[in-house]
Amino acid sequence: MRNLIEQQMRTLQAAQSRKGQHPDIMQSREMTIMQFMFQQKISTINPIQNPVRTSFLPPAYPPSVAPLDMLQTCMFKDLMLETHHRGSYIVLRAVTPPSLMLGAMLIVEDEEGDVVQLTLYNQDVHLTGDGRLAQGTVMVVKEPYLKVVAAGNHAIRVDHVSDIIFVPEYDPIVPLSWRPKVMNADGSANDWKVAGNDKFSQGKYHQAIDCYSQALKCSPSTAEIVIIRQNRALCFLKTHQFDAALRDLDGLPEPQPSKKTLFRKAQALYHLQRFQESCEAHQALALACPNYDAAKAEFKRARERLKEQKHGRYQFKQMQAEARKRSPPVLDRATYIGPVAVKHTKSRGRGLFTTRPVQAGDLLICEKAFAYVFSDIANPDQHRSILINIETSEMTKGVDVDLTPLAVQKLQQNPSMAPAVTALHHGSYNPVTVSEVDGMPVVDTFLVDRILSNNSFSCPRSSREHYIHALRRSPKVELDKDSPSGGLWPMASYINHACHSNARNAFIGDMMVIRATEDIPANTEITIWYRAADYDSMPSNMRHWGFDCTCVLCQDYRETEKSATSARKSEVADMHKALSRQVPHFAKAESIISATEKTYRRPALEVPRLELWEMCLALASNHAAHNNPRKSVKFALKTLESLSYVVTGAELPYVPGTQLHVEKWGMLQGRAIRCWMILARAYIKIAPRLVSQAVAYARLSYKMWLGEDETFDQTIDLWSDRLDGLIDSAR
Ligand SMILES: C[S@@+](CC[C@H](N)C(=O)[O-])C[C@H]1O[C@@H](n2cnc3c(N)ncnc32)[C@H](O)[C@@H]1O
Repeated sequence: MRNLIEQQMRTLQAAQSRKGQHPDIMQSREMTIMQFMFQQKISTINPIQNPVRTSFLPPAYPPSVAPLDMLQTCMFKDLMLETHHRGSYIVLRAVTPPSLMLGAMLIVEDEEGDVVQLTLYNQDVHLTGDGRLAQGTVMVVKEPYLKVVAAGNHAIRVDHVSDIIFVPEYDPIVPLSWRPKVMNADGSANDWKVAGNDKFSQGKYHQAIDCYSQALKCSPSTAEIVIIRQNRALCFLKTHQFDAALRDLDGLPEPQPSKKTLFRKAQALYHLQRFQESCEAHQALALACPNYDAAKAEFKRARERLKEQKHGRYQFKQMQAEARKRSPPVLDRATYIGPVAVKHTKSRGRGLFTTRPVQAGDLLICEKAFAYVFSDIANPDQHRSILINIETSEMTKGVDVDLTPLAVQKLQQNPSMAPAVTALHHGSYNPVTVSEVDGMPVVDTFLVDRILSNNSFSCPRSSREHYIHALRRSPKVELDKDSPSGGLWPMASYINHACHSNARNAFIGDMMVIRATEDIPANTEITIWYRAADYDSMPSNMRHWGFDCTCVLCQDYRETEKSATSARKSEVADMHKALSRQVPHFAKAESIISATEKTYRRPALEVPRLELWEMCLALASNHAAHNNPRKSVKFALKTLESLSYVVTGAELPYVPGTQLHVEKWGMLQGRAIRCWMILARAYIKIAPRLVSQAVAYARLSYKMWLGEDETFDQTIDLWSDRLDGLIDSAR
């Protein structure tokens, strides 16, 4: 990676030395086109198996915010290398079909016939399939950037999707010589509507939108306006431009909103997650057209979303099943924001705070990802892309590379969603303040990239699946770690990090479920882990996020003598040796635990003991496996104590009438579920009345760790052959 960055830095410096020069034109127009077509042909005849695609993000530059009529037209011969031509635009026509790599690459010409390579980043993957970008397409690049590329060549590079406008052949900006000889640009509104319908039936929705827009400019009658806008709204729904669909449907000149208007409006509102209004539109539709069956199912769906959004009522079992079956595991569910609010913290910017007291296990947030990319473990070669940000020296790998284009497109399609995303933490990046120009949204790719770098989460297909694989030590887990899925969850992005946190975020497909992992008073900051605390690398390295963690755990590791932490590490190794013999050396293991305990400076109640809890759990498991329930209870309880839990009523001998109770919750770990199950199984013979209480705590820990407990009974069973209670057939 360092080599790649250094090499690219040298290329960049060499390129910078040519800044302001006109490019050397080494070959003829024909040769440039032929060479490009030849390479395209070679790659289709002889494709490289699973190519690793490496790309570099140039130093950040702002998107164009100038209205087109404030810009001057220019030609290729006016362009200079390594220069953003502010104040200019260039009209280009594709002379080759595009080739899709990490961006869309093609050869274009200007009005004078000069050719140049054009590379478009962050564009919709359907751009070439739906006919928007093909040989012959005319486009306007605002404030073009001519960049030196590999081997000293040059290309016009467009990083911001709002810097390029694809124009239909009849647009006045298209040079006369490029317009088709026979053109019905002066057709009637009806002609354009028919042309739009034709494009619609071919699935060319963007081109249909252009036709309908042209129809609206041709003095249509009131009745025609209604039909054209309804049709255009349908195209906007198909292209996921829900804001635009709503705009078309709102205030149509109809005496009463028609069936089509209401239905399409309800759909647009649904996809904008405005479920209350979607239900209202459905309600009006149900009154007007009680027998409209297609709408009934949609209305039911909208009501279910509303219930989730308002009350946090989800069918988690069904969600888990869907996440397991679907690829990508994108779930049709609403976001619930529970008893939390964004507030300013003293020293960590904004944070999320409780608005009322909550209990361990309570649902705080269940959020649908704004953008989500899925890494399919069954197909690990699917994404072998690497994106290197030269400015920040950060590398993005695998499917994460697709997250920026996805988020950028979504913002461009639905600008009403932008404020929730652009308000997220973006460090020192200085974005443009203009959000719309010429009626089109302005999307700053580099801002989105910064936001994702600071706020995106990596995730498994589901935390439950990950947990089950981890218990079985499936190699799949490793694969998952190498190239995880990822996404952006805007509300969760306000949560600050603490190694010893009071909440946990679990995943079910593209839904993030955040629950309290302890009882939290009102008006208290919620924290989660960005990275799990690992005693091998404490204090946690949070350099990527630009802060040093100051939680009690990290503070304690900073203040602990190096000799004490290295002693603990060697005790961990000794413990492993003592327990991995055919007959475990129990006495030795106990003496290691006593020795390790002495290396801690502060009580476990104040600072969890990372090395110790693992040792205690290992010993509890070994005692359970060797049929020593009393000892396994002793060390299971010591595991919890090492994690800062205060548990009462669990000690032996059992005193009739006592209840097992967690007085204070400690640092939640996935293996706490195993610990509670070891306790439950040990109690079967020696304190049967405590069994169900220990299972209840296993269930609650499961709920906090995996986001729900509806699948507990199909995953964990007291009578399983395994110590951790995992049911063999659980998947
Ligand atoms: C995902 S954002 C969290 C929300 C952020 N505080 C805000 O104002 O939008 C991550 C950023 O929050 C800050 N942050 C998170 N946890 C922190 C902590 N424990 N200490 C200091 N800063 C923290 C860092 O600046 C980090 O890059």
